[in-house]
Amino acid sequence: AWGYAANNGPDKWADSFPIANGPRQSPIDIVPGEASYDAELKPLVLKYDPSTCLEILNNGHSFQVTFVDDTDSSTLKDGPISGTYRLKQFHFHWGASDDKGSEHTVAGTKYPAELHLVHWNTKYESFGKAASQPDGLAVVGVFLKIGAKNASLQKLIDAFESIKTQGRQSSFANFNPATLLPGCLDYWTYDGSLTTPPLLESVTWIVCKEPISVSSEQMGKFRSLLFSAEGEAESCMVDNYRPPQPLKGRSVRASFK
Ligand SMILES: NS(=O)(=O)c1ccc(B(O)O)cc1
Ligand SMILES: [Zn+2]
Repeated sequence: AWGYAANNGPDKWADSFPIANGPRQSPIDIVPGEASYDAELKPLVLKYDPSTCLEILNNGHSFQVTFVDDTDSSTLKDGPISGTYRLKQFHFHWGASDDKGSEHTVAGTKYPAELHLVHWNTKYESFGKAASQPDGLAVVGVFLKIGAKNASLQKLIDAFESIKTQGRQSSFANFNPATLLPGCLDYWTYDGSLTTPPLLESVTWIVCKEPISVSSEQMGKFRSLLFSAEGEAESCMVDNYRPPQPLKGRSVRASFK
């Protein structure tokens, strides 16, 4: 199965998922000077209902917080998209050290981690159906930068001992993902893909310019999670990021000057 090790990592994914070499793969290196300001881009409208928060789980690739998505209670609207997209889950990617970990990079700069808030277009009947459509998904990416301890992230970290190994999940209620958003919602946007297999080219990427803070100690707790299952040789969950992919002629638009 795919992973992030030398034998099953990003350089090997094309063997089973040939779309890995497709025309709209993610992540990318965002070069601010080459992004074009688009005055028609609207501000993001994110409306999250903490009561739709369901559970936190270790899926063997990252940790993920999943939401009840059978109504429009947690949604993304406007920004570069049309219609209503429902929040399905959020998760993170991070490095073995503070000098790497994000998937998107900014003029070559890597951040220590990146948050992905995954939404699906309600013009389709489910996440699964939407994930195979070119306008099916919208993922909001937020960079994490080393600085002050983040109280909102700490709530996630406090649940880690119950999801240390692959396959473990625990109930997780009343978490408001809006507390993970930066104060300024300026963003870059481009057409891309899932950054893990199946690498489907169905994502409108919305990457926030402003990072949120995380302390180095908190990053250390991220690195205490395991890729491995209970009873297996322990393998620290680190470096679960795909490197930037070729732009292949795509344009990156900016919502800000
Ligand atoms: N890393 S990502 O946000 O592009 C992403 C989101 C969802 C899935 B998935 O549901 O398989 C895979 C990758
Ligand atoms: Zn992701």
